[in-house]
Amino acid sequence: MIDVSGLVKQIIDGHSNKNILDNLEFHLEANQSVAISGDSGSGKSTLLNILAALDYSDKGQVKVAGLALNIMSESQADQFRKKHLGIVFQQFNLIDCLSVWDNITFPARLNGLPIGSYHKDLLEQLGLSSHKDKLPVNLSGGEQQRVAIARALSHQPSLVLADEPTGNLDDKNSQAVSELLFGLCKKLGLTLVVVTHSPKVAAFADTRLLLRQGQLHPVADQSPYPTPNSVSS
Ligand SMILES: Nc1ncnc2c1ncn2[C@@H]1O[C@H](COP(=O)(O)OP(=O)(O)OP(=O)(O)O)[C@@H](O)[C@H]1O
Repeated sequence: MIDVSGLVKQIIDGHSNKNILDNLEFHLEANQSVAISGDSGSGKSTLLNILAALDYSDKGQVKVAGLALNIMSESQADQFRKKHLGIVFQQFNLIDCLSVWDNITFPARLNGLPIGSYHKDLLEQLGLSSHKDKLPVNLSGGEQQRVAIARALSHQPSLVLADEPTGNLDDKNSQAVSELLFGLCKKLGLTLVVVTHSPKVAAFADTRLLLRQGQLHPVADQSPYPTPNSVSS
């Protein structure tokens, strides 16, 4: 599903260029989930933006669902995002003037897909049925993030990307939202990449990786999840 090899992304650091992603390799099979952690500024959001075709690599190959993102035009990138991607943001990013139902069904409508039992099931599984006609402003943070998850799954995308999806939630809501996000993606056969600082959230993933010095490093499943700064170089 994801095949990234030799990925280099440079940023301007003072008067010189710096490789924030440096010959990064990342391979993920379909229906698998991965949690990526790392120090602040290590490049996690940059990597997610490249996987979302919102940013471009300077070198290397980035393939998602068999499509080479690094050679796409702007309009091909738009089409790729519309059809293949579901994105969950830390700040929820719901459309304020649309009801919960209209927010959730929006990506499916954009793709010309039928609206029906799949979306009603999503509402129910996310515990949102009684909030269907409400505006986002009338929901709690945890409820808004559950709407954002339903919206990300609305068009059955190939890949779901989540950037700190529980960053604005308390512990209880963070656990509930993580369980739903990872559980639903597994059930629906979707591939999931989550950037998180939280070891508790990362524990839901099939694989845990640490981004350090521009590359991804595996975190052994049996070991306690390390804080980013506890990994020696
Ligand atoms: N367009 C850009 N131009 C120059 N520097 C950038 C650009 N985008 C990001 N950076 C820098 O690249 C580095 C990585 O940023 P990024 O947001 O990917 O880190 P992060 O790991 O997601 O951090 P955090 O955990 O704090 O969100 C940072 O030093 C940031 O300032």
